[in-house]
Amino acid sequence: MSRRIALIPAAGVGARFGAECPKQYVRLVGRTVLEHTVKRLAGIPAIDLVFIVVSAQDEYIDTIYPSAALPHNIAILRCGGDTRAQTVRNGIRLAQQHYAVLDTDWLLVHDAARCCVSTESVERLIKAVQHHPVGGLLALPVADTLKQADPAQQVSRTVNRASLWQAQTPQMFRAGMLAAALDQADLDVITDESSAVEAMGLAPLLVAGDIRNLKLTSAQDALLATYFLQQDNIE
Ligand SMILES: Nc1ccn([C@@H]2O[C@H](COP(=O)(O)OP(=O)(O)OP(=O)(O)O)[C@@H](O)[C@H]2O)c(=O)n1
Ligand SMILES: C[C@](O)(CO)[C@H](O)COP(=O)(O)O
Repeated sequence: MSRRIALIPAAGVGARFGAECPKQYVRLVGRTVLEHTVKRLAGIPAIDLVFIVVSAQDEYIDTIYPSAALPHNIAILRCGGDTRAQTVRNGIRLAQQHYAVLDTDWLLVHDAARCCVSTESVERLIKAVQHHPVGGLLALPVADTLKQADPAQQVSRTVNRASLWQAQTPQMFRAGMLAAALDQADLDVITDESSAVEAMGLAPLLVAGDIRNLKLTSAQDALLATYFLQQDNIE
């Protein structure tokens, strides 16, 4: 029976966010961003195991997850890379070597920085993708009119948005397929797992996500994330 395993890349430095620590360790509504993300994924019954991938130099992770107190379904992999894609590739390799992850197991790769992801959206993704031959990802249809800029930051054209979606995470693929796709990809260039799979000529499924699953990129995103986290506490 294939397992469903969340893999959380959490080895970024958060340069655009500009906090004193990497953004996954910023505290919002009583916990760090990473703890919110992990709590949400580890609490979903359909997810068997959660890997957190941090950099080998990470000085924060032990303070929030002391190894002696780690729940049985959470493991920390200290093998982050210089890019998100390298972190994911390194994490999958280590998980295959030390945690008996099989090629047929499903991996749900989810940004540490998307700390408001909902159980419903992850369950929707799993339901839609578990019988799909390729895999898929949460995404949002583009809602605004899109402009392409020229070098002077003037509009060169309006882009037809009819078939455009914004990629979110989790992105769900079989471990073997994703490892093979990442082995062939330029890990300095690709920004998500789907891109690597698409480059093999395959077509991942787009599954509608929701706006609460925003990624903390710049500091102003924390305002909205705080609101969503507080709402979830009330419900
Ligand atoms: N070398 C990297 C870079 C990013 N990430 C993770 O990938 C997710 C999404 O990346 P992004 O928002 O770009 O995070 P940062 O790289 O930290 O941000 P920035 O580009 O502003 O430095 C985050 O959870 C981040 O920790 C990672 O694990 N390893
Ligand atoms: C994977 C991702 O969350 C999809 O939107 C996103 O690409 C990651 O952020 P980055 O800034 O591109 O690394």
